[in-house]
Amino acid sequence: MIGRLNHVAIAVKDLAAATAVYRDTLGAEVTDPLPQPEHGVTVVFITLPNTKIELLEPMGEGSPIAKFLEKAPDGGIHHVCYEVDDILAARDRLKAQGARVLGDGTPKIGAHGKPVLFLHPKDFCGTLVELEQA
Ligand SMILES: CC[C@H](C(=O)O)C(=O)SCCNC(=O)CCNC(=O)[C@H](O)C(C)(C)COP(=O)(O)OP(=O)(O)OC[C@H]1O[C@@H](n2cnc3c(N)ncnc32)[C@H](O)[C@@H]1OP(=O)(O)O
Ligand SMILES: [Co+2]
Repeated sequence: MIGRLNHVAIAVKDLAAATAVYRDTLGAEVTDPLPQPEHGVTVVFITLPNTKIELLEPMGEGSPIAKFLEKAPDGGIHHVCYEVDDILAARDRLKAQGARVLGDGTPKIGAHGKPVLFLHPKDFCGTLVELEQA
């Protein structure tokens, strides 16, 4: 079912500072900040030869990453995103296996303009999993 690793996401309190670390200290190619109000985050993507890093900063009230950052003020790996060929078929198969799909199960459009879903970390080795339609 899961295919390519699309990105690894790191939640941070200060997006500009984290972007500078990747751009200046690690010499990586970074995007401009991309506000994602429907997801409650602002993101920056770091393009690597074989995948991406997604830096996430909370945006607005009730950001889904706020609590994560309360527990990890320095930031940390927040989720991994795998590509799937058919996100609705993947969702239905996962639900049939008893996995928890977050939200009402309707994919939202993610930062790449593709449908995305999230799976509960408690069902996936303590790791928040994002699925993105390839
Ligand atoms: C623009 C889209 C972009 C893209 O790539 O396209 C994105 O990636 S948007 C990313 C931000 N959006 C989301 O993360 C949406 C899905 N996330 C959620 O719905 C919540 O974050 C949730 C339900 C995973 C966690 O909710 P909350 O932070 O309120 O904490 P809880 O106390 O409810 O957590 C329950 C339980 O899970 C543990 N937990 C929480 N977050 C993570 C995590 N990132 N990785 C691993 N484990 C996590 C938390 O510690 C709790 O465990 P417990 O043992 O009960 O303490
Ligand atoms: Co993501």
